[in-house]
Amino acid sequence: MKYIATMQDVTIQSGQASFVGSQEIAQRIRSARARAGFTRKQLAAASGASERYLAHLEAGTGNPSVEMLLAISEALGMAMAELLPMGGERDAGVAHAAQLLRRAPPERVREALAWLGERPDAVDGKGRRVALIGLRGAGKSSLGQALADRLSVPFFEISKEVEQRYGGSIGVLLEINGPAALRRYEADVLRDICRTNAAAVIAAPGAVVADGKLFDQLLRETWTVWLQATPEDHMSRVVAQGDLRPMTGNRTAMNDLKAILAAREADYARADARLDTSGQDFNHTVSMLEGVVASFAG
Ligand SMILES: Nc1ncnc2c1ncn2[C@@H]1O[C@H](COP(=O)(O)OP(=O)(O)O)[C@@H](O)[C@H]1O
Ligand SMILES: O=C(O)C1=C[C@@H](OP(=O)(O)O)[C@@H](O)[C@H](O)C1
Ligand SMILES: [Mg+2]
Repeated sequence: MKYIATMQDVTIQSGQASFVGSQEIAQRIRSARARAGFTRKQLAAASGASERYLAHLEAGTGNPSVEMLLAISEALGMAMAELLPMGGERDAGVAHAAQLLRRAPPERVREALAWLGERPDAVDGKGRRVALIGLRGAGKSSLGQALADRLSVPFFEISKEVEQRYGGSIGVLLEINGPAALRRYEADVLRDICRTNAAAVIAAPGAVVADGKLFDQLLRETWTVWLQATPEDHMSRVVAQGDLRPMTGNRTAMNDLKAILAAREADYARADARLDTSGQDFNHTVSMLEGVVASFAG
C-alpha cells in the first residue's frame, strides 16, 4: 500500500499516528461530507471505508492510503486532489487563486476568464430557463410548480425525471449503480431538458452543489435562484411533509442541518439571485419569485 506521508513525517500523538497536513485533510473531508449531506454511515457505505476509520480521518488521527482517499473522493463526487492540502497545487499562489475563484460570484469569474483571454459563456445560453436551488424544504418543488403555472411554462423536477428514465427510485439507483451513475443521469436529464425547452422552471436536487460539474452545468444553462429559509423553517417544513429522510435516526438533526447549510452557503451563493422564503405566506413568495425571474428576462 502507498501512503501519502513518508515515515519521517509521521509523529506519534497520544498513541495515534498523525502527519503534516492530516488536519487539513480531515477538515476537507468533514466539509465535503457536510456539503454532500452524507452521514458518516452513508459515506462509509459509498466508499468502502469503515465508519471507525472515517472517524479517525475526520479527527486528523488517521493516515489514509492513496487508494482510500480516491475511494472517498469518488464517493463524494470530487477529484482526489481537492481533499489534499493546497488543493493539489504545488504553487501556493495558484492554490490560493483557485480557492478564491471557487468562492467568487459568477460575474467575477467571468471577468477573470475574460482577463485570461477565455471567452465567457454567452448570457443567452440560459434562455428563459429558471432553476431553483436550496436545501430540502426551501420550496423548490412547490414554488417551482406554482411559478411554472403562472408563467405557463413546463416544470421539471430533475430527481423525478431521473427516476422516470432509470425506471426505479433514486435509492435503488444509488444502491445498485452507485453515486457516479446518479451524477451521469442528472447531467443527461439536465442537458436534455435544456436542449428541448427554451423556457422552463426546473427544481434542482437539493444536493446539486455537491457535484461541481453538474452545478457548473446548471449555472451555465439556466438562471438560478437560491431559495433561502431559516434552519427552523427548513426543519418544520420537511417534518410537516412527514419526510424525515435527511434526519432519520439522527438525534442532532438541527445541528446537522445547520452544518449542511453552512457548508453549502458559499456554493448556493453562486446563484444568479436569491430569495428569502421565510416569514411570509406561500402565495406572496410565488409573487416575489415571479418578480425575481422577471428581472432576468427583462
Ligand atoms: N413561504 C414559503 N415558501 C416556500 N415554501 C413554503 C412557504 N410557506 C410554506 N411553505 C411550504 O413548505 C414546503 C416546501 O417544500 P418543498 O417545495 O417540497 O421544498 P423542496 O422541494 O425545496 O424540498 C411546501 O410544503 C410549502 O407549501
Ligand atoms: O439536500 C440534500 O442533501 C438532499 C435533498 C433531497 O432532495 P430535494 O431537496 O431535491 O428533495 C434528497 O435528495 C436527499 O434527502 C438529500
Ligand atoms: Mg423537492
